[in-house]
Amino acid sequence: MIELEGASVVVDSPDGPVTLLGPTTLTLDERRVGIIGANGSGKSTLARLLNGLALPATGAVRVDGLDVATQGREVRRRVGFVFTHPDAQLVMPTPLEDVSLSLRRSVPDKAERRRRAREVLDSIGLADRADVPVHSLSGGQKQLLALAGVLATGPDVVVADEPTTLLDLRNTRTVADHLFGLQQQLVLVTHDLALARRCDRVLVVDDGRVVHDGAAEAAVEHYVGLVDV
Ligand SMILES: Nc1ncnc2c1ncn2[C@@H]1O[C@H](COP(=O)(O)OP(=O)(O)OP(=O)(O)O)[C@@H](O)[C@H]1O
Repeated sequence: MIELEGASVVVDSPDGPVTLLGPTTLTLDERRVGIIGANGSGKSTLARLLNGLALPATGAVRVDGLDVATQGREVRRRVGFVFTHPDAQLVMPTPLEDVSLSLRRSVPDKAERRRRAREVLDSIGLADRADVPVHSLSGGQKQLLALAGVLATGPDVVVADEPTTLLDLRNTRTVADHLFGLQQQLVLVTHDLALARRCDRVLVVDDGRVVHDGAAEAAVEHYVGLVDV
C-alpha cells in the first residue's frame, strides 16, 4: 500500500524554489494504477516520489508504512523502478550478467545467482538472448531486460515511467503484456491511452497537481477534455 500525505516536490532554481508537484494526498492500493497527463505536467515527479528517487519537500510518502525519506533503502527493496530509457538501467555486457548483478545482494553464491538470473530471463522471454551482447538487443528486448533486472529483486510494486514510449507497436504490446501480467502492484506512467484504459484506477496530472482520480475511462475523458480546451 502506497500513501501520500500532503506530499509535494520542490526544486531550487536561480529564481527561487519551484514546485513541481503541489501537496498531494492519495492512497494507492489498486493492482494497476495509471498516471496520465501532458508533457511536463509532473507525472514522472509523482512516480519518482513513490520509491524515493524524489523526496517530499512537505508531507510524507509511505510504502507499507515505511517512510521514503527515512527508510529509503527498505522502500526501494519493495518498489522497483523501470525507466523510459532502458540504457539508464543496463550496465553489464550481457543480459545474464545484468540480471545477476541485480541479485548480488540477495543471492551470495555466484552459481546460484546465474541460475536464478536464467530463470528470470526465461520468464520474460529472453532465455535465448541471455549471453548475447546487450547492445545487440532490440529496444523492446532491452526494455524487457530492464524489467527482468527489477523483477529479480523481488519487489512488491513496479513503477514504470513511460516504459513503452520508445517502442513500436509490437514491442509495446509485448512489454505491456508482461507489465499487466505481473503479480505485483503496477504503477504505470504512460502517454498510451490504450494502456491507461487497462488500469483499475487512473490519475490525471496537470500543471503539478492530480486533477482527476478514478476509473480509467472517465480519467481518459478528463485528460482528452483538458487537451481539447
Ligand atoms: N530537477 C528539476 N529542476 C527543475 N525543473 C524540473 C526538474 N525536474 C523536472 N522539472 C520540470 O518539472 C516539470 C514536470 O516534470 P516531469 O518530468 O515530472 O513531467 P512529466 O509529466 O513526466 O513529463 P513528460 O511526459 O514530458 O515526461 C517539467 O516542467 C520539468 O521540466
